[in-house]
Amino acid sequence: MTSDRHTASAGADTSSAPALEVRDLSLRIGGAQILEDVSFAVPTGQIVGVIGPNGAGKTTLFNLVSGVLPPTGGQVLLDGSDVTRRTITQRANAGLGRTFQTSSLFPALSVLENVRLAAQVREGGALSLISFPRPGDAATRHARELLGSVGLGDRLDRRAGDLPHGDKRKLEIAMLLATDPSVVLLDEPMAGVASGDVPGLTEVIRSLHRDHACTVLMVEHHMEVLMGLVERVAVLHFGHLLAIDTPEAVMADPTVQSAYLGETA
Ligand SMILES: Nc1ncnc2c1ncn2[C@@H]1O[C@H](COP(=O)(O)OP(=O)(O)OP(=O)(O)O)[C@@H](O)[C@H]1O
Repeated sequence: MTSDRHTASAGADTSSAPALEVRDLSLRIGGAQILEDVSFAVPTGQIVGVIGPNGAGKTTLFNLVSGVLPPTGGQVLLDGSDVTRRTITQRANAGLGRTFQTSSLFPALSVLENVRLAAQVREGGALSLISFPRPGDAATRHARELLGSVGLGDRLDRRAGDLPHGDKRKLEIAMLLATDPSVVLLDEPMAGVASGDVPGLTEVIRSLHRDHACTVLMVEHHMEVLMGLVERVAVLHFGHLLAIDTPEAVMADPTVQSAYLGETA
């Protein structure tokens, strides 16, 4: 844990605070209310899903939580500490990690180099390739361990751009883990992944929570995967939080069924 993380929680009563909380989070762009008064908490150690029809505001929610966009109202709290005015980097240093809908890896570099770079940046090093490879150093050893834990231990020298989608997603998760996050936002991790690779990737996501003590908030359209992974599901609809409950309760909620599940049937 870095000094930044200690700083993030300094002055706040963090004893029982959820790992992540949004309060009345809102974004208005011009005349359009993209997100309005969205409030929910993700307790430490839980996996919470976010669903909603296209355009419901899921990516916008992630952009506000991670600091890509400033909200026009409301707050984002990490471990009870208000980070609403913090930059993306400050939030990352406070333990927030994120994957994107589109791939964010370096396609021309090897699998190992990608994770090694992420670990190097986390340690405050320069984003330099000149030092590759350094098989014995701590960052390389850590990168190898992480790649083993996501099932890519036998593909260290493969060019990242040549990996199938499922392995690219595992690589992105290993890169995320190299930054030592406590809260991770996963934006549609199953997008484009072949059906045969879904169970393996699901297990890697489960391990984020089980083996790496991460609290997870994930947007996912693959309902079967989501319902098998998460403890609670938040439903967004036209920028509003329609419901947040257990997967079973959400599936059974008539309002949710007509607003979302009915549309996909
Ligand atoms: N910069 C912007 N300016 C204007 N409208 C925007 C902007 N960004 C997003 N929107 C609108 O806000 C709404 C929410 O978009 P968002 O991408 O958050 O939805 P989403 O739930 O992630 O959708 P999808 O499932 O298709 O990814 C959409 O109607 C979108 O067109």
